[in-house]
Amino acid sequence: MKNQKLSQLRQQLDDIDEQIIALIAERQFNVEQIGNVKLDTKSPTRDYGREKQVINHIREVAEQKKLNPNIAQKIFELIIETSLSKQEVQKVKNSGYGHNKKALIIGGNGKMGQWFAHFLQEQNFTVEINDLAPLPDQDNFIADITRIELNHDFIILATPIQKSVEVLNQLQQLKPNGIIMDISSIKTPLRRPLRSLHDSGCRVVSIHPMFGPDSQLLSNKHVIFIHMGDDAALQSAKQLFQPTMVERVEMQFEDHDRLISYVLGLSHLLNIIFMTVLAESGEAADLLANLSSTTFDAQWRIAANVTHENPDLYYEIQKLNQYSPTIINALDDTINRLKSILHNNHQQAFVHLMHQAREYLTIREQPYLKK
Ligand SMILES: C=C(O[C@@H]1C=C(C(=O)O)C=C[C@H]1O)C(=O)O
Repeated sequence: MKNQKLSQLRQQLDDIDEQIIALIAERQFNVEQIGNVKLDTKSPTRDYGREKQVINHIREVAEQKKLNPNIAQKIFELIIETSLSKQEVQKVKNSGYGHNKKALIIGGNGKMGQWFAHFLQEQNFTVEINDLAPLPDQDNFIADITRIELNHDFIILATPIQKSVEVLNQLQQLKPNGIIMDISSIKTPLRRPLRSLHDSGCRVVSIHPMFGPDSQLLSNKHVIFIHMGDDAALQSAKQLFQPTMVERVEMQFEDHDRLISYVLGLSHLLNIIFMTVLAESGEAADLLANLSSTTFDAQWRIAANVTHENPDLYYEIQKLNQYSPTIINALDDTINRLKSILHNNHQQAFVHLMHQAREYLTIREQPYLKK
């Protein structure tokens, strides 16, 4: 009897879920039409003011219906993210920047290489891929770049950092006309080859996309652009990202690795340390996971993502950055300071560290606090 009641109620729930999905799809259809209006009127994709209205409205409706407004907000933040992805792709496809243009991606079968291939194809570029081996049925694969005419508008290096040095030197001999662009996470090892490529008359720009290959939506993400002596090349590289919502940041070559040693180096290290301490703790992972707290869960999620990244790339990011030792020393000093604070019962000093950190971190704006 009870089971029958349960399955009847669940059937009703399935019906409701179908209606929710149908309504979200209908909402998406509307979002696409709004996307078209934005393209026609050349309006920006993201409208924070409108998002705030949508969220406030949905919170009011949730309260009227006796639903938790925070949960309603979370659901709608995801729905809005889906709208933004849709409109961003619409705009990228509509740009047609790649019409009658060719791009070669060296290391194009790696994860970031594939991301670029897809991104450029959406803009209508004809894309060719060079890598160690082709993917199954890959008809745009170039096995040897010395055997083809290098008549591409863009040549993108999505190779490991050490390999990029080799390829840049090789390109200096081949002297292509198009814009050569590396996407390396560490720039110092590329300083000489990039400079001498520029000095030999090639068009060069260095960029660093600050997102992983799984990124769907570029809102709130950054791409760093580094001037290598060719302003037009830099502008063309920036133009590639013009239809997206990515923040385009210009940076001096000299500043890149120092800043990145914090943004990538420190955050990677902390997660590797967290997971290594756990993995070597002798405690069962499932036991800890079952005891989890909010902070532990959040930290675990980030660390788990880090451990799934390419370990050789992550090694290069530490090893090839000349500022890594500074970061490791700062970590070491901080751990020693904490040790001494605890050993000497300096509660005030501990509280001070936490307050100082809180003050530093509040500077970063939250998306819904933007105007
Ligand atoms: C749909 C729009 O585009 C975006 C998506 C929104 C949404 O899904 O509600 C709201 C504002 C925009 O950032 C819009 O501008 O109305």
